Amino acid sequence: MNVMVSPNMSQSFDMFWQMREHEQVVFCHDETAGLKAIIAIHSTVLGPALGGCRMHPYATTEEALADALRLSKGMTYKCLAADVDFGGGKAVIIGDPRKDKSPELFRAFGQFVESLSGRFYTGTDMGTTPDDFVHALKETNCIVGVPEAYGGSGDSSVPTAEGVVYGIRATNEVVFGSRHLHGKTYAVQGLGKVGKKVALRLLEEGADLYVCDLNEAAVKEVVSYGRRIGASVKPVDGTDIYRAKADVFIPCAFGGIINDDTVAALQVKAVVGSANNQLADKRHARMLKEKGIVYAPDYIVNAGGLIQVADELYGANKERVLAKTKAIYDTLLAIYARAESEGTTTVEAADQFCEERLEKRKRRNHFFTHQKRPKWEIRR
Ligand SMILES: NC(=O)C1=CN([C@@H]2O[C@H](COP(=O)(O)OP(=O)(O)OC[C@H]3O[C@@H](n4cnc5c(N)ncnc54)[C@H](O)[C@@H]3O)[C@@H](O)[C@H]2O)C=CC1
Ligand SMILES: O=C(O)CCC(=O)C(=O)O
Repeated sequence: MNVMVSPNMSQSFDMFWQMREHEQVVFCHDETAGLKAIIAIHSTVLGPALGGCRMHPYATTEEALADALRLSKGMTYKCLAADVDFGGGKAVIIGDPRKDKSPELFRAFGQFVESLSGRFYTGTDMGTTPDDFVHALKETNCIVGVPEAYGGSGDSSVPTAEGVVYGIRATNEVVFGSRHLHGKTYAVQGLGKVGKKVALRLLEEGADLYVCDLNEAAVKEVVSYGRRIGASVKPVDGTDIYRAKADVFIPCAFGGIINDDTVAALQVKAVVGSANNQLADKRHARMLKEKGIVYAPDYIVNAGGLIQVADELYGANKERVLAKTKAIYDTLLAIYARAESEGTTTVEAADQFCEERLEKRKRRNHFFTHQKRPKWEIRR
């Protein structure tokens, strides 16, 4: 996940080259609050940028920047695929979510979000929770997914997990000839906000699991739930999850986990999960295809949270969110069919589908500024 060196400036760091595909990158620093964050806005062609905020102890600023750039670009594609009128943005806070959180930190972050005057809306991602953003909400209205008691639409990982389950159903239909979840073994990496919900749901449907997480309490909870309902849940350590003898691998932790080593190790027939940016490189989609493993493009499958928080800005409606999340099933089937008929990878098929949509939209709009009132009701 290194920031690349500009070909024209081989020794120096050229920020404009790093962000050549992006509209705007904001570095946020508040020494008193201990905040170091980066907000990346990839595109506002569709509308104001929308994307969660990740908190992670990045080893270097370059690593944090690379993550913000990649995640925000992914959000543009996710918005296109889910057909919501928002653009791609994402924020990263450099820090350890177990040690470095404070109300002041999130308030300072909220001030920076406010300074963008409606060009960027944000909420949770890996390492952050809806409660964290209650503090940020004191500084800006451009926050989504806070608990309903605070006027938000609540935990967006609920529809994200729901969408992943629809993605698994569509994939099972293509790979195993039936959309059912039961009678199969799934290997779930990451039992956080999304992964745990997916794991528990699969158990309820009659599946068996391999699971792994650095958080032992989360592993214990899923194991004991499995025991209670008579399902098999086998905890495995770190990289053993890639070798698990399962039918489907479900990555729900960090990105870059589909790489040269793991493609060689995987024994599953399909990969379907919530983690953003699962492929270390696009060529890994081709490697999976050549190995006969069906890959569900991450941004198609994990759009449930985005659908909820986009909906919140129109005035949240749970039924509408559920209906739009359910559509992930059909969208994914359409992507599989397109890849099959065009002989491409599923990632190429998904990207082409989104890029065609973007070209059409660009004819009407180039980028969003707050001067132009959007056609929906933003909470102000
Ligand atoms: N929360 C949401 O609604 C959405 C989340 N995503 C993506 O899904 C993934 C998971 O997100 P959340 O569940 O919200 O994050 P989370 O922070 O709640 O959970 C992540 C889990 O992964 C575990 N983990 C970290 N490193 C690990 C490792 N090396 N091996 C095994 N487990 C490890 C953590 O201990 C934690 O339990 C992230 O990539 C996120 O960007 C994508 C769309 C929406
Ligand atoms: O799930 C959310 O709260 C926002 C959407 C997002 O950041 C994502 O899909 O990665």
